[in-house]
Amino acid sequence: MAEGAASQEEQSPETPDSPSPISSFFSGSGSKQLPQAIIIGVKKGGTRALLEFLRVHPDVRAVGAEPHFFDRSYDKGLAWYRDLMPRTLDGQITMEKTPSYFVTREAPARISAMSKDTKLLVVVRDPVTRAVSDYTQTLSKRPDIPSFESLAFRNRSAGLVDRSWSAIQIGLYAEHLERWLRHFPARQMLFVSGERLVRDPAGELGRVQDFLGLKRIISDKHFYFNQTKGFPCLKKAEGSGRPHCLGKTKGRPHPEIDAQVLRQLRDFYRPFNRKFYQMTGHDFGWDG
Ligand SMILES: Nc1ncnc2c1ncn2[C@@H]1O[C@H](COP(=O)(O)OS(=O)(=O)O)[C@@H](OP(=O)(O)O)[C@H]1O
Repeated sequence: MAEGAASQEEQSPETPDSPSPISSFFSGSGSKQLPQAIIIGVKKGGTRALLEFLRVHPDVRAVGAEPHFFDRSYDKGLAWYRDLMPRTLDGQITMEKTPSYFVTREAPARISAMSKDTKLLVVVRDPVTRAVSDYTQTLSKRPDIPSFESLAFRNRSAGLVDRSWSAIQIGLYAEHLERWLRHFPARQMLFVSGERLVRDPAGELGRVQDFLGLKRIISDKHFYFNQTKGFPCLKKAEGSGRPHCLGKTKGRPHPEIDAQVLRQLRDFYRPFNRKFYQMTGHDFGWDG
């Protein structure tokens, strides 16, 4: 983890955060830049996968840990933030990912104050599955928490969903997006489908490379489907050059949730999802 940066993400030891000797050699030259592109969310959307896949590109340099600058460390100042970044050469893009930015009220104004040209990437995933994934992460750290079913409702028999529970709140994508659009034009935001990132990583990475103005280098050739993991993995990770899957905390089994509860949550999210599809001009297919 970068010194001074606080990550909430459960990092896998396999995550290639330390540069290889060859990339250390190159990182001696160049200079540290503030990021031109940031993966701002969403938590449990597939943000680590997107960053690790993008790092394969020779023109992308990214900080491995989550800096949490625009939500938790803003008072440390931009010089502190820049110092966390890897060195880059001319033409390379500096990136970071901190999924909590998407739901942080102050983040849009703060990022815009750094540079109004910052490109923003958001990996979105079915908000119901995302909520279960979020709950699964909390459960892994605190096995004594109440059931998903009891936390999701203020009054279950009345079908009253608890919007104040963060696992529910984060999935109200249209509401969060409204705040970002007060500070950034829609053309500066790209919404990556978390589902497609699993099904067709090269296809989704094609869109991302175009959006970032990068040559299309990352393609089908870079991925293989690991049957044991049940997810796409990299044939050669940035840094090590060895096959690389994300760690054990990525793609873990979810507890079984009552089917009626899942239906109620689908009903709850439907109007928010519709609005989000309208705002982004893209139907993500969560209500199919
Ligand atoms: N290739 C690959 N390998 C493993 N996992 C993958 C991959 N692509 C996407 N995902 C999905 O990423 C989910 C975790 O999302 P994040 O990395 O955004 O989580 S975090 O907010 O940073 O904790 C994680 O959620 P869970 O399945 O609930 O563990 C995965 O579904």
